[in-house]
Amino acid sequence: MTSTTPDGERLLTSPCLIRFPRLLGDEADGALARLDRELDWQRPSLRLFGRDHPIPRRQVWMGDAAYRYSGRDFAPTPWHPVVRTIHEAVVARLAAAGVAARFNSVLLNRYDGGTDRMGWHCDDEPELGEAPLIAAVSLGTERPLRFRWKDRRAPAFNVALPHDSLLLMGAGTQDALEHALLPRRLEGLRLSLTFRWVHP
Ligand SMILES: O=C(O)CCC(=O)C(=O)O
Ligand SMILES: [Fe+2]
Repeated sequence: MTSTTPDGERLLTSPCLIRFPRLLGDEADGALARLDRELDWQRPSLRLFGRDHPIPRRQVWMGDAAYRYSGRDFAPTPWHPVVRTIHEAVVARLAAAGVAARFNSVLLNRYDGGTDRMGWHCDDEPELGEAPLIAAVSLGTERPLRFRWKDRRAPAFNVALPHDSLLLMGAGTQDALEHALLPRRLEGLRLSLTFRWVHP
């Protein structure tokens, strides 16, 4: 078994979507278990039309910069050592593929079975800057991330996100496409870590 595939699998070229397998290798199972156990997973509520709706998943904001999401500010949790290790692996794998990227923040999402989900959105908040790069690491149960073109130029498509994979959403992805983790008839825990650069 090869532990590194520097170039990854190019799923789209414009904008660029690249999936890399086996990011952490033998450390992936332990990382999943530790993050699940050691983080203080939150289920904040979003206010919509005057009513509070708990989000259909749990999350933790981590890193150096506070983050505004759906009109609310989240104070970051300090870096967890496992997340530092994953961050280093992401930057190294991207560098090996010729992608220079830096990240100072990560949103960790916890999906406890197939009813936990994330609705259609793009990560285009102003503090992410022009054409942000977002690196999404998946741990646990494989689920598809669904993409659709904002201008409907082509059909929507799924990207399977297996355990220990990394998906790079390159420059322009958030402009052209929305993505969602739709509910599915499946069981099992999935964590995702979406690394970003948040301008202070
Ligand atoms: O869980 C995923 O893979 C997607 C998460 C996501 O879209 C986000 O954190 O913005
Ligand atoms: Fe997203």
